[in-house]
Amino acid sequence: MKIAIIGTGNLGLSIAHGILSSNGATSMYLTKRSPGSIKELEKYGMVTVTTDNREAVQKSDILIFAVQPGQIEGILENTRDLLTEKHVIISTITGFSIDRIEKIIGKDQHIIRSMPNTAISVGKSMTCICCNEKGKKRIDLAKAIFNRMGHSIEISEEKMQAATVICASGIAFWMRLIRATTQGAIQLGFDAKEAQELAMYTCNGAAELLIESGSHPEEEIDRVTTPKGCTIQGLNEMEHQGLSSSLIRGMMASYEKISHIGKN
Ligand SMILES: NC(=O)C1=CN([C@@H]2O[C@H](COP(=O)(O)OP(=O)(O)OC[C@H]3O[C@@H](n4cnc5c(N)ncnc54)[C@H](O)[C@@H]3O)[C@@H](O)[C@H]2O)C=CC1
Ligand SMILES: O=C(O)[C@@H]1CCC=N1
Repeated sequence: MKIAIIGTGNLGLSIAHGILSSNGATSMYLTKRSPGSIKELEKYGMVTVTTDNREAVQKSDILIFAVQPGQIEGILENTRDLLTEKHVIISTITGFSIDRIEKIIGKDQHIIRSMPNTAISVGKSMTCICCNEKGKKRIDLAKAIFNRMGHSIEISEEKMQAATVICASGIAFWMRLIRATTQGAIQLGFDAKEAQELAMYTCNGAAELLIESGSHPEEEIDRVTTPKGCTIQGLNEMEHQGLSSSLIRGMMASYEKISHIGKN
């Protein structure tokens, strides 16, 4: 598989690491405006780092666009004459609809819109994808690419903004929860390193429990909360202080903001 990542910034670089560690490509072009910081990736013989998007498009089949929303239009206009039947265009751009992509490069292209997160660098991204009419022929290929680097589901495009909040911004939300748990653990006597270890592995275990068992979070909570015990005491105090409510409100605030990014 010949893959190009157009715009190797935070997300693009995470995708590049995910592809490298899963042996997901035979060749990889990485483009960036100032490529010096990622030039060392050329030590993997199959990686070419360049500023030349046109060369990357010509030499690749799968094109993953990971630039900022304001940059995508110009890049597509500059490369559209090079697009052929072999290309699969995968966009990660927040708020940039398939319709807008089609208006620049035409409907007769395999277009996939995706929303991965930065955990793709360690093969653990939750990625949501959707496609245009022609892209239906390549959606399984896109799923296979993302499933090598985590878990993917196909959704309708109208849910893409919500998926961005839950999955992409979600990494930041969960990080803050892990950090808060770490701070609590330090107050309870652990040093900072141990505290973070306790917090992140417990978080990992909680998610794995649900993934492996298919059970509902409340079922697992019922198994931990001894009547009159310490867990329910802590949990109820957290809820009195608005834990669930503040999370949900934060997600709604993110969604409100992302709707504006989409309009612009
Ligand atoms: N950071 C995240 O967790 C996620 C970001 N996204 C979306 O992915 C996109 C990229 O986000 P980030 O990686 O955070 O942005 P970023 O600003 O870190 O990366 C953008 C990269 O594009 C490069 N670039 C700009 N113009 C270019 C051009 N003409 N040719 C080649 N490269 C060019 C820049 O040099 C930069 O390295 C955005 O649209 C964002 O909404 C989506 C999901 C998650
Ligand atoms: O914060 C943002 O707007 C972008 C989209 C999702 C993750 N980062």
